[in-house]
Amino acid sequence: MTKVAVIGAGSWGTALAMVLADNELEVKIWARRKEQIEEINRHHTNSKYLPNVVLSDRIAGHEELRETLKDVTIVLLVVPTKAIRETITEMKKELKAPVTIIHASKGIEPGTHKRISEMIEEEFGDSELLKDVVVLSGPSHAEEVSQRQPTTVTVSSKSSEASELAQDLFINQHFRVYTNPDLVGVEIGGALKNTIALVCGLTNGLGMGDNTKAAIMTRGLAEIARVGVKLGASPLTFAGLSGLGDLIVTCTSVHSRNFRAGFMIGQGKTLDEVLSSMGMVVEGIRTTKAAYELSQKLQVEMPITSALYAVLFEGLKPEQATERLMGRVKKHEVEQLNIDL
Ligand SMILES: NC(=O)c1ccc[n+]([C@@H]2O[C@H](COP(=O)([O-])OP(=O)(O)OC[C@H]3O[C@@H](n4cnc5c(N)ncnc54)[C@H](O)[C@@H]3O)[C@@H](O)[C@H]2O)c1
Ligand SMILES: O=P(O)(O)OC[C@H](O)CO
Repeated sequence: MTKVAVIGAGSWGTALAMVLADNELEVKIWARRKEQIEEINRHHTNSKYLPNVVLSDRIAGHEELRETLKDVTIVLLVVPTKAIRETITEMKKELKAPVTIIHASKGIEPGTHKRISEMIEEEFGDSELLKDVVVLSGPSHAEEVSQRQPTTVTVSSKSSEASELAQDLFINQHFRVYTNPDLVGVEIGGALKNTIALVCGLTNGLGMGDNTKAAIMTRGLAEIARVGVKLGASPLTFAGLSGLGDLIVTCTSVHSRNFRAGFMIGQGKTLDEVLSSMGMVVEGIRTTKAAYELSQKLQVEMPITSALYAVLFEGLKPEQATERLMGRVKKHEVEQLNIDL
């Protein structure tokens, strides 16, 4: 039976482990907390992250990375973006043979502006322990995947063979997996929609309604596509699952951590208060910093992202940010996309 190591036992790592177990794979899941491992192995639950969900007994919890990675050739990496580099550093010490890494995290690193696959490749360097990197992204909240609700995602890699391997590992009757060769577009769409979801939540928290949400989603997608194309992505990817699809789910779902965090900020909570009350990663906060820096570096206009950056990190009041956005100079809608279709 094929064995897969899942590194990161938060809500997404656990839900994806369930998909793999449903596909009759043997899953070894790694978490940092001993009590969490004991709960997974004794009770087949991971109640902090996925309450009321029973896990398959094909999923075994491990505390040691060495044991988790032993005899596996496929690793599913699902830790927050800020933990990617340190996790790879630890993994490298324990790997004995090359692995294909499928990552399912969504973010961009502030400072370097690297995508996750780039960070993984950089950390492996010249080592032969990394075979391929694949990203799995798309509209997929862990809460619904764990209930086996119909869900669709995209996988992408520089290697079409590795994409197809990931597609075959995950696809089933509840979880439909497409391939897309546009690695840059898939990773950029998945990361940047979190910023737009924070803004949607924020405006809802301020009492604004659906017109505003539709405006932010549509113009948000325009600025995601603008920077993505500048980075080499295909514009069509942003109309797909990892672009528009994920934007819709994150900006409209009660499950979205980014939307909920934005909502609380709109209601007047400070960033620190919001983050300490969430208990789960809100990737959009750090990604907003990275995206803002990227827009400055590449000279790409990202007004919504810039407005959120000013609210989060420069003390601009949300009401002032709204005025700033609505008072911008007149524009032509499609030209602003700056996309040569
Ligand atoms: N939750 C979802 O529905 C969902 C869906 C798609 C993508 N994602 C993405 O998956 C990634 C993980 O999200 P999640 O929702 O599972 O997060 P989570 O907050 O539920 O869990 C994060 C996990 O990572 C571990 N972790 C935190 N810091 C760590 C560190 N420094 N080193 C090692 N492990 C660490 C935590 O202990 C926890 O097990 C994020 O990038 C997120 O955007 C989440
Ligand atoms: O709950 P969020 O806001 O972290 O979003 C999770 C996923 O990215 C949705 O596809």
